[in-house]
Amino acid sequence: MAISIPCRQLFIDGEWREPALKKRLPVINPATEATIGDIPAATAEDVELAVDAARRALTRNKGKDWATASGAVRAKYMRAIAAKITERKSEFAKLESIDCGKPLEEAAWDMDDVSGCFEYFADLAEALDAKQKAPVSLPMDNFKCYILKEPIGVVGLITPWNYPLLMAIWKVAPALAAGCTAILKPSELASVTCLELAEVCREVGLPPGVLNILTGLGPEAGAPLASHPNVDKIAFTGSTITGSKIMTAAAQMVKPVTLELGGKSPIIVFDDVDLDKAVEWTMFGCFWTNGQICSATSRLIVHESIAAEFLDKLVQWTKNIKISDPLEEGCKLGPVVSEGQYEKILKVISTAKSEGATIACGGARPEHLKKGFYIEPTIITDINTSMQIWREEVFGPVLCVKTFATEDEAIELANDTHYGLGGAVISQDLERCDRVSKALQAGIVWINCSQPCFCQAPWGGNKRSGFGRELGEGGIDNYLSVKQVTQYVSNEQWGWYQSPSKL
Ligand SMILES: NC(=O)C1=CN([C@@H]2O[C@H](COP(=O)(O)OP(=O)(O)OC[C@H]3O[C@@H](n4cnc5c(N)ncnc54)[C@H](O)[C@@H]3O)[C@@H](O)[C@H]2O)C=CC1
Ligand code: BAL
Ligand code: NA
Repeated sequence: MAISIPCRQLFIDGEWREPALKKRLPVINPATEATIGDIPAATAEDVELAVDAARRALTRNKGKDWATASGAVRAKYMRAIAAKITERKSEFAKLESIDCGKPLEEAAWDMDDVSGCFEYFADLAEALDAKQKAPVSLPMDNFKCYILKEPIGVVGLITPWNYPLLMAIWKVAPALAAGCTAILKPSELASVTCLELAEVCREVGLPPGVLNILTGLGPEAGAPLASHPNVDKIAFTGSTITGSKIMTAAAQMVKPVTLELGGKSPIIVFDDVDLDKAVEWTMFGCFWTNGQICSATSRLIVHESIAAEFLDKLVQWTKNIKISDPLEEGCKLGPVVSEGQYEKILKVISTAKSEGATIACGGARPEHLKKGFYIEPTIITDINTSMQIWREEVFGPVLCVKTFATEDEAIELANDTHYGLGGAVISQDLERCDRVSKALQAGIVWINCSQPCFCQAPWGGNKRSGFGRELGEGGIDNYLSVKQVTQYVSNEQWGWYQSPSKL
């Protein structure tokens, strides 16, 4: 069934609202290059209204409607949102697919993860009630102390296009669970499902202003949010360069940030592996989501004794990947998200060639697809560690390969990067996997797999991949402020100063 892009406005204070400057941006289907709709483009004027609405929602009825309501009240709304998204899963998946080029089957999987993430944080919202007033044991018994966990306030959530709705929900769900109110600014390259989330919020009767959704360009809508004095925190996922700009803006007001940035993650394949299994995880680690994953294991480090056979198989399997329109049955690789990303990736491949690397397979547009931002899954060999392809994030279906002789050498190569998001190790020797997991400088390590991601486990990176951890039990703490309350419980005078009556 053909699906069309709903015409939406900005979502502010529980209502659709035309952008102050009435600007709109085209929605482009990367599989066809056709403009298939448009989205509203917010500017600083709209950010102002959304921040005001979020502040009012935070303090309405002295906070009792949301921020200081029990977690159980907020959980009810969150579960209702999850149920609606499940109900509309196939429509949402199609919208996401035509907006960002993700194979339909993957988009449907993401929608399950979206609902699952709302449900997980709904549970944590309820659990928060029981954790309030947790006692702190003190070394003096004339004092008592307990901990309150309170919402941080109004939060700005700036998100990317590779998992358009899921990356938004990784922030929206814990923020709402904590009792914050939020302004979500999705990527201008894929905002359609985030605007449909607004419709879901209306349908479930989420109190006005609790979640505001502003689509628009980074510098016009994201930047005023990051620098707004009345926004208490920014959570960001995207490029390292934009993350650094956001941190700079937030620093002016000593505003906390969490940053989930780029990566150039390694996958180490030892000589004791089952070749077919290792080949498949290597492909999934770099070509899933059309190669556009921040944690993609895009540097293959393979033991020299199996390298030739492994590469041969890898190339054969890779050539067998079905590249097609993402809505086509069985598609395993769609187009990259935009013309800009397409040009950028082809340029990286051509630089690798000019620096002396070999293209083992791929490297160009697939011959059978004349339109759309398609790039063949590409494997690059004969590289050295000073080449751009080894050092810089590509964010496309491009894998580069180096060999190693010893475990120490593999670890050194794996950690030879400014980034520190993910890493994978494939070996049948689990003690070795354990050693390598400890040695990898990364926030996420996969053993005998690459990329599977569960909202129950903490997610985030080290080094220039950012800091802070989303998801997991601690994910809600990103949006909570800890207050200690200390009480003097003795009936005795404190007795530090001398009483004047004794003078
Ligand atoms: N870590 C990740 O998950 C992602 C990494 N990237 C990397 O970034 C590269 C470029 O992609 P872009 O879409 O340009 O990423 P980006 O980092 O510029 O965009 C991410 C979000 O930040 C917003 N933004 C941009 N400039 C801003 C500013 N000055 N202030 C506030 N918000 C701003 C964007 O509108 C979007 O919502 C990719 O090639 C890839 O290497 C892109 C998307 C996701
Ligand atoms: N599945 C990981 C989402 C990301 O790229 O951050
Ligand atoms: Na798009």
